[in-house]
Amino acid sequence: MKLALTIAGSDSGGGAGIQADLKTFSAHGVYGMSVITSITAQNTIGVLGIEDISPDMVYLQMKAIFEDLYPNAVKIGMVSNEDIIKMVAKGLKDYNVKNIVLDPVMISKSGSYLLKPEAVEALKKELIPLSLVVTPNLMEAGELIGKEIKNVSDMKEAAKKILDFGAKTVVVKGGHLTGDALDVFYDGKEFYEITTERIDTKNTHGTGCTFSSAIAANIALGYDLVESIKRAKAYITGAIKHSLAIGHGVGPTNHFWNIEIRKV
Ligand SMILES: Nc1ncnc2c1ncn2[C@@H]1O[C@H](COP(=O)(O)OP(=O)(O)O)[C@@H](O)[C@H]1O
Ligand SMILES: Cc1ncc(COP(=O)(O)OP(=O)(O)O)c(N)n1
Repeated sequence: MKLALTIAGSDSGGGAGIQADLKTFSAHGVYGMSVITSITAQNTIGVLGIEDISPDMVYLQMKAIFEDLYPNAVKIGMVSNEDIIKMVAKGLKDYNVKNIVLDPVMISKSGSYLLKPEAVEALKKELIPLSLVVTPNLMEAGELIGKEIKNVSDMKEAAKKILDFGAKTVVVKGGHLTGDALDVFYDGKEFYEITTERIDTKNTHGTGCTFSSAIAANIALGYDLVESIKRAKAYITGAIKHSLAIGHGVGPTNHFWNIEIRKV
């Protein structure tokens, strides 16, 4: 059994955050573990409240995992504030953790801040240099480089700049562009455009979390990075195609679309 860890916030509605990540790991047949950084009271409509976990408790969760259940890959999502970011970086360095997929979560689709704006610099300085791959969406890439991203050429420029912050590779996600669902992958040498059809649905809650944890799951399974990204893209596309019209707002993706469950 391969093991994967998510370091992220809890989404009580189950569509994003820790819950999406653990479902994604399970859908890949990977044993999932979690370090919870923050608890959000959230549903398909919005975020009602956020309570951060203390940095010491974040570290203790990491210690508990790394001293017993060492992960083959790690996904990082919502890290909320500068003190948590510093503690997460310390834990990853203390235990020499590799294969880190960083989704630099900043604002939910419903418009709530999941990262304090003043913590963006800490994210750049502390976590990006530890990452095998960073997966910003258009807005997050724009915040990281201080420029609005409007098209594929801007996405490529952003990927280059984010690599300069110390990431080994970058995927800039184009889910919020029009036209095909095109993501740009940059490994420091070549650009790859990874494209699928755009699926016409409003139910896209948790797409970024699900995509990044699918990359981590595939890395844990032993696929190389490019193959892991391609497989994650196919997985998120299926999860959006079969997304769930539940709740009264933006419904979640279907994490188990590729698993046949029969009623007997
Ligand atoms: N309507 C859609 N149809 C197909 N793929 C999509 C759609 N929306 C997003 N994606 C894909 O889902 C993944 C997550 O992207 P995105 O939604 O931009 O992330 P985030 O949730 O962080 O904003 C990317 O691979 C993106 O291309
Ligand atoms: C607890 C928590 N973490 C992350 C997110 C953002 O997830 P994302 O996949 O980007 O999905 P949307 O919020 O954009 O639908 C979240 N909402 N909650």
